[in-house]
Amino acid sequence: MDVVGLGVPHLKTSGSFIGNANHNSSEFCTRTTTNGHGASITCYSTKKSQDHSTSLAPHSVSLHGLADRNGILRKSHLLEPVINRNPAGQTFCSVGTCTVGQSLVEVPSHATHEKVGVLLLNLGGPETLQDVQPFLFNLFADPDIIRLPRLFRFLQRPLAQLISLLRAPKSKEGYAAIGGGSPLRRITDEQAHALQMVLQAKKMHANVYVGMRYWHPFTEEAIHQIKKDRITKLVVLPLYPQYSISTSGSSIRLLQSIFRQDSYLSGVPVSIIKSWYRREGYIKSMADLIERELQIFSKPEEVMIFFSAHGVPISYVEEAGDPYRDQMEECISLIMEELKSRSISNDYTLAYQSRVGPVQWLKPYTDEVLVELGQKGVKSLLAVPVSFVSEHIETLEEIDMEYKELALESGIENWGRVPALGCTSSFITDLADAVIEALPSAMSMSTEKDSSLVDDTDPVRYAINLFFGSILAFLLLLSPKLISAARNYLN
Ligand SMILES: C=CC1=C(C)c2cc3[nH]c(cc4nc(cc5[nH]c(cc1n2)c(C)c5CCC(=O)O)C(CCC(=O)O)=C4C)c(C)c3C=C
Ligand SMILES: [Fe+2]
Repeated sequence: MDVVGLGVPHLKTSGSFIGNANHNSSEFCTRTTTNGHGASITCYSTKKSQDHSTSLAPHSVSLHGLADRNGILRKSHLLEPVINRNPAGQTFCSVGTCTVGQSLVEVPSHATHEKVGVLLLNLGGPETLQDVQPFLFNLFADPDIIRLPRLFRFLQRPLAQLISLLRAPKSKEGYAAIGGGSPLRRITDEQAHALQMVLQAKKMHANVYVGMRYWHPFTEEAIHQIKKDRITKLVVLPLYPQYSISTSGSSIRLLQSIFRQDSYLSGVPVSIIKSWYRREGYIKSMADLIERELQIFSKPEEVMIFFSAHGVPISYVEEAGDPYRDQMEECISLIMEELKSRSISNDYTLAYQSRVGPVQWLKPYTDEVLVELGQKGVKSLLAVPVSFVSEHIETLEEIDMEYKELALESGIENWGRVPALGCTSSFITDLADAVIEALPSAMSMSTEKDSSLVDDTDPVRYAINLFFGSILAFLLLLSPKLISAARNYLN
């Protein structure tokens, strides 16, 4: 209704006016939404201007809280003051939808008595060369990375030990070439900080945590802190735009198993953003980066846009139903559509990089396509890493060094590479919007036990498994197929 007769003739709300919160001051409250427990109340303090008309001036403060069924807003239910501006920076409104002047203003209804947490999930990377082998062990010990039949699960850790030892020298070379360690922790911390700042600017006060799957700060460490901070609502945001069983899937499964076994955490409403590659803000941010890098070439329209995504074994997609390839292809189409709307219609292609081990991975392979393109006479190429939003070993070493060298050897003359999104402000703003949009759908995780989890807590059982597992792994490694597998991990 129109809120008139209060000296605020231009203010309307979608709910009903319920009276002054404080008769001695120029504050009033409106009931803007109702729920099962009462009404959601917005209070405004008004300001008298020089011509004695009363308005909600730009520096006015809105208060909001939950009223009881009779519409009485108790002091204990009053939440922190909130100032919300419309895009013109002039409108003040709080919970619900309010109309000020002619414009509708939607305001997220996050109650500030809640302690909101945002957990960013990422892969993690070794910070020093000494960390490389134990990091690789954690990675290969993950049943979502090396998927053994259930019967052979007891081999997971001995096999991880073996493969990590075999792989470590090659990995170390790569990390040494990019300065002796992964930049992932630093960049993810910067993204977390930037996200917290943007959320704050959008009036959502949240603690942002980083939980890595295979190195510090481990997901378990982040969750420990979340508990310590008594977070009451959590948004989980994996920093992978597209979902894969091996990345977001693995982190989410770990999270679920921890939450289900903890009485406090199992009651915390959680909202998980499984993938977000369709978001307009992300697509536009990627298109901005590509558009900018194209300008560096002398003939931008002749450049082949080469999307290079981290691969997964093909069995993930074709047997386990991983949506990764479909999502990747759709993501690339959306980016190209956005570029087309900006009159950029370059040729483009998608290939998959970073395969490890003896099995077939998603095709075509980046290295093979680069050679083919060179042979076909492509002279200018812009590489676009698309499965990850930070610089890491596979952009800094594999693309910038190995693939660049291969491309130049194959006849490509002009090479460029789009940087990872990192802390690009349009991107971080979009992540903040994703978090705000996800918050209302937060729900408690079930307390049921995940039967797929292997119980590693019994030390005797663990020792027996380790002993027999090592022998079996050793014997298996003597078979020709596994010898060739081992060679593949080494190279
Ligand atoms: C979307 C991104 C990623 C997918 C999918 C993915 C699957 C996947 N990875 C391996 C094996 C390794 N990955 C390694 C490093 C690594 N992987 C990703 C991302 C994805 N992995 C990132 C961002 C990183 C780098 C972290 C850093 O330190 O900068 C490594 C270690 C490096 C190396 O030795 O090459 C391995 C090994 C598998 C087997 C897999 C799918 C099953
Ligand atoms: Fe990987």
